[in-house]
Amino acid sequence: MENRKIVIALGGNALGNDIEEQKEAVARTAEVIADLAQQGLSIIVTHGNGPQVGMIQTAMDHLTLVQEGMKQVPLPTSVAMSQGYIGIDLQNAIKYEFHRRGMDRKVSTILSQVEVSKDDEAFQNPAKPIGRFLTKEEAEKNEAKGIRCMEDAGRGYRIVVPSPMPVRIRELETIKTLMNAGHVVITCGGGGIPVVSEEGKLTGVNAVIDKDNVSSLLASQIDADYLVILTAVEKVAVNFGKENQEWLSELSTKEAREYIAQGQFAKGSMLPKIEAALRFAESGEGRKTLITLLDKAADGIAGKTGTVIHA
Ligand SMILES: Nc1ncnc2c1ncn2[C@@H]1O[C@H](COP(=O)(O)OP(=O)(O)O)[C@@H](O)[C@H]1O
Ligand SMILES: NC(=O)OP(=O)(O)O
Repeated sequence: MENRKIVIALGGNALGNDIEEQKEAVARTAEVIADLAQQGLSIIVTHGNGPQVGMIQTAMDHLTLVQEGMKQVPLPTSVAMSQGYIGIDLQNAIKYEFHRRGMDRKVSTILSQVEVSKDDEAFQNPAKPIGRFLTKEEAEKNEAKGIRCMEDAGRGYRIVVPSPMPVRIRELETIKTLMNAGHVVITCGGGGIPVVSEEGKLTGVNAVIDKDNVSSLLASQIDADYLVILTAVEKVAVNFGKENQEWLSELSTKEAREYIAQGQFAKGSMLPKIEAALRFAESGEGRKTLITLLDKAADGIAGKTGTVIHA
């Protein structure tokens, strides 16, 4: 097997908008992953969970309202549920695609806990959008009940929760062992189950970690060659959505910092991806991030499209 290691971070469009759509979307995602596996790459797959964890939390909140005396389900429990059902759909779809192509490659899903600092300022500033898009009126009703909402990159309003930086991936050794044994490993879903560690005891905390941030940490800790962030745009742009929009094929860390200072990347969408790419590029020599569409992943890795962020 070729020795190149990649971490693939799957965005919302790789998973669809609901449980039914997810089954269809992961079949296409599995084809893309199988194409890359056929090139002999070692692959770790991470994925988002913003819409899904919001849906689970809403369903659970509804249940606690109708069942008297039932305690509210903690957010890290909902993150764990999202890892489970998204992971198993992805795992089964990839396994089936390998089977269809006669490929002998194992696939595993590892539920993963990710340590954060209890002093992270993000706990005072909820900024991670979860759940469905809301109207302004719905957002105002939530705010009146103490549920924080924010405008999400011009696309409507969403509930926001704290999103601290990932510090330590607790299952790192298990992930490495399986990857070295040739498994495609699905892990750190939804950014990982957020926990704090105190005297050896892990306790879930009320947060959703950004999947691009945890993917960057994971990529640097497994010494990956490439972090591949698959999202809804083929390339990163400057002046995005404006008349003078310009698509970028390459972005040095120096240029990325300048563009961040100019406010070129929207908070809560493209900015965390660029910041994650910057941290990965600066964590070791030759580490590159590719940002592109799901369907363009193989072309992007071959240098034909996408935006590559490098030192
Ligand atoms: N400068 C930019 N270049 C390209 N896309 C941008 C830019 N700023 C904001 N975006 C938006 O960021 C989106 C990707 O973020 P998001 O939808 O949060 O990703 P995910 O695929 O992880 O769910 C793109 O679809 C695009 O609408
Ligand atoms: N946890 C996370 O970053 O999810 P999204 O990518 O769906 O926002």
